[in-house]
Amino acid sequence: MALSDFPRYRLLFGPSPIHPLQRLSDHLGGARVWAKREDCNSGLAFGGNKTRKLEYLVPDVLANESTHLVSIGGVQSNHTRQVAAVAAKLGLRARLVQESWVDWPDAVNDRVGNIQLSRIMGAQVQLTDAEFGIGFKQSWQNALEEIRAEGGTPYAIPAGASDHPLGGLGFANWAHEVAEQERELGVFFDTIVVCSVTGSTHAGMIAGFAEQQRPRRVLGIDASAKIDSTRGQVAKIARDTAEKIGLGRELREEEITVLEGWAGEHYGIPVESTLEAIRLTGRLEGVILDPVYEGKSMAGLIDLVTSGEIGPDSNVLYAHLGGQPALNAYSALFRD
Ligand SMILES: Cc1ncc(COP(=O)(O)O)c(CNC2(C(=O)O)CC2)c1O
Repeated sequence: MALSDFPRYRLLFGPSPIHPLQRLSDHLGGARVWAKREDCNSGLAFGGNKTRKLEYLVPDVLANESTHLVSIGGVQSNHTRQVAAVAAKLGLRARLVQESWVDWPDAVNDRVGNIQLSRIMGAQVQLTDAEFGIGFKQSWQNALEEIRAEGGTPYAIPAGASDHPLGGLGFANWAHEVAEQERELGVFFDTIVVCSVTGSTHAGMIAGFAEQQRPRRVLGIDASAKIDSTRGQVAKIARDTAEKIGLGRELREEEITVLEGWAGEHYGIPVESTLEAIRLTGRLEGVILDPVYEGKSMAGLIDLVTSGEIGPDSNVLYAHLGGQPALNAYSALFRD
């Protein structure tokens, strides 16, 4: 099968915009930096990377005559908020397991940000004490079983919609969308920079770009602070997705690159480089990044461009995947 053989339920406005970050590029004094804006990709509750992934899960949801979308994340999960929005759009129930993944006073504040939005959209939000982890969680399994026991038909969406057979397709399509936009813009992005946690955003890009003639680097910046787990997940999903879309060859090791150094000690806890990247991008471009994900991937981009690892002649495309609603739970960090 090819990617085009998989049904896609449209949740986006269209291709997400690509634009140059001129002032940031000038400030860094090296590569030309551009952004592709998944934070502006949909009218559903601020959109984001998961909305793009869910386009390929929804046909399966409908085919199963599901009554509930059931997913899991931290208290300030962007993913579960997007699941709530898609459930509302489809007229389905949303059951969201929100675990205490972040030991941060405000980040378990369940009255602001993503979890507030999920409640506004009618999701059933279940606060659960449990540590961060991108693997299987019993709390999520319990929620599925409870809904079945009540006579419902739950549709199981794992954390980040990543460890799901269709989880990589959304960003395989993103890679094809980039190629189309490059032709319109008359530019080639030799390097892509993307935040990686549960892995299927980065993995889908790897598989999608691998189908294209011109090679490019797709650099994942780890924000999980569990790099081995994220690297393993990216590699697994990239290979599964490549096979699913009929790549016809094995992915090479060098095509799967997840870099560490900007996640800090703990998922969800910003470090100084995160805050510096958020302020710099905000003050030079008016582009808002979050402290859990995009602030960390932009910190990585800044260092890679400044060090010359991404060369001065490069055109680098920064994948902005959303996440801004969580800022409300980190307000103490931005008093000045
Ligand atoms: C804004 C933003 N940027 C990057 C990522 C990382 O994407 P992947 O999980 O596909 O690697 C998330 C994920 N967020 C998760 C969530 O629960 O919100 C899945 C972890 C994200 O929300």
